[in-house]
Amino acid sequence: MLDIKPRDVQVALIAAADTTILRSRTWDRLKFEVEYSLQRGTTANSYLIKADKTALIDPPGESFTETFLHQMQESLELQQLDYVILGHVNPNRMVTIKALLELAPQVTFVCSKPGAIALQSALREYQNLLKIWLPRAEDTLYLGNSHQLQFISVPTPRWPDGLCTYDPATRILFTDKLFGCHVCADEVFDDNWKALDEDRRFYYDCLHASQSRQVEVALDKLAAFSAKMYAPGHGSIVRYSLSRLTHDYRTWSQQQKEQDLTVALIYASAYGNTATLAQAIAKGITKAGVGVETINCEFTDPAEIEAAVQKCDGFIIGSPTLGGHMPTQVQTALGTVLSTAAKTKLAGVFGSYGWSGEAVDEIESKLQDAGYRLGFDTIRVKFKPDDLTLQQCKESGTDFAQSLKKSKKFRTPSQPVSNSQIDRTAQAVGQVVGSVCVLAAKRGEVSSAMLASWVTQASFNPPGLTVAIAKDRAVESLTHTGDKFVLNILKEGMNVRRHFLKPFAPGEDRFAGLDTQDAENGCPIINDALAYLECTVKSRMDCGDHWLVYAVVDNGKVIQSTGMTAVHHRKSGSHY
Ligand SMILES: Cc1cc2nc3c(=O)[nH]c(=O)nc-3n(C[C@H](O)[C@H](O)[C@H](O)COP(=O)(O)O)c2cc1C
Repeated sequence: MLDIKPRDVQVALIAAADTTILRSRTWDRLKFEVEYSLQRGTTANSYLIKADKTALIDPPGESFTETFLHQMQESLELQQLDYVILGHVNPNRMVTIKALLELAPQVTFVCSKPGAIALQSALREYQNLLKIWLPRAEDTLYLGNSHQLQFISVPTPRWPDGLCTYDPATRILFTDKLFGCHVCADEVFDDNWKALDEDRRFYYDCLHASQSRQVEVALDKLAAFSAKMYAPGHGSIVRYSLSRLTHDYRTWSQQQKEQDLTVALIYASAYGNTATLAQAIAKGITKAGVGVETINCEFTDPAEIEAAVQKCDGFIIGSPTLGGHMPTQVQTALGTVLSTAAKTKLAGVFGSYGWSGEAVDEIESKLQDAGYRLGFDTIRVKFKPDDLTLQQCKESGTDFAQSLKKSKKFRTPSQPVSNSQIDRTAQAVGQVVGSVCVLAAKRGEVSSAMLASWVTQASFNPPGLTVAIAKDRAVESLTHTGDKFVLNILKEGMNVRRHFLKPFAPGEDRFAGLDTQDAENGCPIINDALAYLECTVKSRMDCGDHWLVYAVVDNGKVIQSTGMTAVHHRKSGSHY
């Protein structure tokens, strides 16, 4: 059993004597959402500004209600709390908000207009108490002592009610879902920001790559403020790497815009479950080098949906089932799709349901009746997904992207040299050989494997090796820094290679039918292999269409004393 520290709320002053962070910390995985899958824990950051008036920014979700309110009461008489500012309103936060209202009925909530609608509908029983203030662009909120708060609306498909807050007194920009990462640690600030690179990129890829157009608009708006710190909703405060991270967000968003193929991912989600599936599917698509335009049809007008559907190369529709049907907005969007999208466009369907799931069936049959081809088997998930379902969603997204690339005969941009020169160069690169291995990885319940021959020893001390892993491989998501894997080195003439050459369905067990045993690190050893190495990932380097993973060998064994290592000889360096 791993010794995991208990959840707590860490409190620290972050500016002058009146701005405090309350970090609701969890050291283990908080939720089954794709952005938490690296399992480094997280912090739900709330902020308290105490001047003549007092404001709390972003109370945490229900996993922390009790500990958080207890901690708040240590810092403040709750009857003195004047404002609760909400960067976004979600169902998960409502338990804490209701408990706060019981203790501090005098508070005024500050949020965006879509946030207010969500708040009013979730707090019907507090209708008589509820005070909400909706700041317009030019409005400020004066708390005293130079804290003249400004508000910036930053709507995105996932958080249509997004609101950032700027405090000129401290030059802190409270950025909620922007510039965060899911890592739990004692450090409040990003002193060691280099070590956060991988997690920040992962967080962006999971949450923002599929809404990069709106993120760019948000970045433009935020650039008008001369912030010296970003105070995000998760992870450490961005103090030392502010310009670097802003630049990274610009670059990553630009990269999304430059993709040759795009998928319109159209969905609605009343309670967040379908949105969670959408996020995992989007991650699977973007990691395969295809862009995603996410459309939350509850907040998008039909003309915009029509334009996106016309422009896209494929579309995917997601819906919950409510009262035996899809929500009206999905119905309208489906009508737009059916009347707009060329029949040659690849389609996909997914959704969360409770017991009957009519919405997903209806969307699927309407698309099929209209003659659309589906890029993956329709995904139906009862209530919340688990980790295996999320993996299946990611792999379905990747399959969808790969089908699109194939059907569009997608080519990498031509190089400024003649075809014969390319052929000669590719032939030469093809003379590089590597051992044929099966890389088998497991994290929690999720395992995967792939055939790997771009493998080489990289260091004596510590004993280390590198493996190049294509970005669209399923196993890629299990080979982040800190992950464990087993490298099974195959023997010449054995059939294991053939087993791994066949295509696998999303989420399919890669080891079914093979003779395996668990290594000490929990990953599968293939008993027919010549030898195996148990490894821990130390770092990974972005190399165009591959990740180059450097791992340290923790231990290993030769299983068969006779036989030769299988070697992969190729005619060309332009494919495996
Ligand atoms: C008011 C209401 C009505 C529902 N009606 C149905 C239904 O008719 N059939 C069904 O399979 N699930 C039904 N459900 C369950 C939802 O489909 C399920 O909670 C799903 O996870 C919601 O997805 P979402 O979080 O994306 O909104 C209903 C849920 C609620 C709250």
